[in-house]
Amino acid sequence: MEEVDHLAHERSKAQFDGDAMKVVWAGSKHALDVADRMARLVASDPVFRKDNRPMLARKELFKNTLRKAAHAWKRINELHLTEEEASMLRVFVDEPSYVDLHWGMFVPAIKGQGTDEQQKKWLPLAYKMQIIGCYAQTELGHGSNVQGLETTATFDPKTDEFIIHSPTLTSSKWWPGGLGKVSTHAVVYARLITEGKDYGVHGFIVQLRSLDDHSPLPGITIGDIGTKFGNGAYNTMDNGVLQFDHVCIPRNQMLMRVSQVTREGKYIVSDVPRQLVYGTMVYVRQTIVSDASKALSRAVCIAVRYSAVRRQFGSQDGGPETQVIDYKTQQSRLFPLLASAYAFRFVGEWLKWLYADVTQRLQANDFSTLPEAHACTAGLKSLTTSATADGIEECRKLCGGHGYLCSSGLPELFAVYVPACTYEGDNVVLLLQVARFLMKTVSQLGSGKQPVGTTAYMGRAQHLMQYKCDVCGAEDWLKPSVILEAFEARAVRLAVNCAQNISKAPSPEEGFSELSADLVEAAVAHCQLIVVSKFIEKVQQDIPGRGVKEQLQILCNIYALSVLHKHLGDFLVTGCITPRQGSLANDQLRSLYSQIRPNAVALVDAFNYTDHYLGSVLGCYDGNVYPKLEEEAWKDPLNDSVVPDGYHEYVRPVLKQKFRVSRL
Ligand SMILES: Cc1cc2nc3c(=O)[nH]c(=O)nc-3n(C[C@H](O)[C@H](O)[C@H](O)COP(=O)(O)OP(=O)(O)OC[C@H]3O[C@@H](n4cnc5c(N)ncnc54)[C@H](O)[C@@H]3O)c2cc1C
Repeated sequence: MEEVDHLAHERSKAQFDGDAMKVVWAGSKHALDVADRMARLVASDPVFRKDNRPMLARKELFKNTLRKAAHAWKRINELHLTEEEASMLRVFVDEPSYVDLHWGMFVPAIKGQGTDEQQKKWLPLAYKMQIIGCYAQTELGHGSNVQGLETTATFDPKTDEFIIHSPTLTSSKWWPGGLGKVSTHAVVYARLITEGKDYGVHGFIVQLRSLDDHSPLPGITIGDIGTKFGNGAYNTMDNGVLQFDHVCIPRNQMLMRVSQVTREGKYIVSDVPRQLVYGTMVYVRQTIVSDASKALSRAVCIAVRYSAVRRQFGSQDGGPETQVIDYKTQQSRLFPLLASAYAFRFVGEWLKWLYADVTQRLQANDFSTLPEAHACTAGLKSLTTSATADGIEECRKLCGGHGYLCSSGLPELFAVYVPACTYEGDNVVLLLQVARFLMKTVSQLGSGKQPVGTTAYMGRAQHLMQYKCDVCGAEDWLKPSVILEAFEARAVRLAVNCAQNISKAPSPEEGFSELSADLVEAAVAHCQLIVVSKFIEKVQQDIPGRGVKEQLQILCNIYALSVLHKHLGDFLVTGCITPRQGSLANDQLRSLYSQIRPNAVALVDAFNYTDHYLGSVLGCYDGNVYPKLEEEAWKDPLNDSVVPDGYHEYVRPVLKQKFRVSRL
């Protein structure tokens, strides 16, 4: 195929240093270097080919995933990759598999909940992949309500063992990734029963399959839960079902960092604080926010490049038609998503810092910021994954009909991404947790207890309840302090309104339940404020590179003002801004879209994604879309023969009228 860069003209229009922006996106020069090397390593290895994925039947697809996972592990060892390089390599292999749960959930669960002794025993095996683990919490009957789990772990002092049992159909473990066909071990969550008393849900390490022939151990029934949404997509993962019939495990396989059962069967809470467990949750959710920015940026990269290539209408005297990226409606849908991808990238980066801060504080027995950090990560997980899932679908629509083809990469990206709104906590359930925390914070405002971290602004509630936005012209909306105060006032007022309405209910619980839809909106407002404020903080730092800071400033303003525009109702009903000020914000937004337009392609180039990772003929770097679309079409198995299988049985008889037609 000819080697012409069809987007060269777009690239030449950029008003900033693209290499410097790549460093900002990656987080550092070192991170960029690692990501770049790993992406190229994967892209150049034929085993990691993925363009045929949507066409493979489930069994073939799954076997191919196993092959890739094994090959990745081989390469990691052969090349002596560091932990950082290995995890990047897995990112670019870009195929959900048991490996994700092994490294992402099983290992952190043991690290977070295991004693030193348990860590010493299990982690080396896991690190060398001599055992493969998964995270078995959710059951057929209960997911969000973890306290409702039914699997039991009953201590038997006679044998010094726990008996793990699934007493009902609904207690079957259902959904854990990697469980269905691969994992040899699992961290299983079960109700701990000892001395006849139920102590609630605890984690246990349970071996599931023989390390010799992979057959399930006695008392264990195990399998895959079935095909999931989309072609390819998450069907590479063996989400599993698991039932226990009185399976015995040694007592020391209960994860005993925060509580223990003694040889005699006494339940004791250790002096290690329970809150430590939350540290793991902060870690896992921080990675989910990072993944959101990756998924959204991929979709946006495809939609921006294709929108610059695609032309429709507007041709005068036989001249070229208009690039669809130049339509204002296209810009008003696309550029807020581009800005969101950057916003989520920076909030994800900040969450990494937060995790380090929480870990340090936990080590010093300082738990003061933990509830706030916990609420903040729960909220950001919910906000970023919902916006990303919606954003990928919007990008598909932005690519018109061709976006619906698997070769655009968007259908599979959507299908593989949407469950992020559900796993690691259903997004609505998480927002309700955030709302509960906000209500508690509001109730303590008069007590002198100062709100911390991302809720610190609530300490200025009195001022924010009185606040009047002083925007007089569209350019006033470019001031970070103006944007911040408007978002703070909206968040505080929505929260305080909810608290006041709850106080009128017969009981706080009834009030909370009645107002839950409003509470979710208050929680969203709080989380959007966090994203806006972290973007502003980022832009206020020293950022090297010609024009880089200016572009980020524009993106930051686009993010904030597009959120404001979308939620204008909130800002107006809470009286934070006037209708005129809302309209000025919209004027400013239009101007910002025009400013970002010449830089759009270069801004997605800064993600530094290889064509392999993007997996999209519409988003390919050189923009040579049409020949690639055609090439992909001819690769479809349906085109293997010109006359389709089935013609003689089912098409010819219709054409030749060989059916007995009764009435005609
Ligand atoms: C692809 C995928 C991978 C997964 N991987 C794993 C894994 O590795 N290990 C594991 O243990 N689990 C896993 N899960 C399970 C996942 O964690 C649960 O599905 C998730 O926690 C949601 O729980 P649920 O399915 O019970 O939803 P439900 O709680 O039944 O939610 C159903 C609906 O009810 C609403 N709802 C529920 N409670 C409330 C409430 N209190 N107030 C208002 N609305 C409410 C929800 O918003 C939702 O709309 C996975 C799930 C998926 C889809």
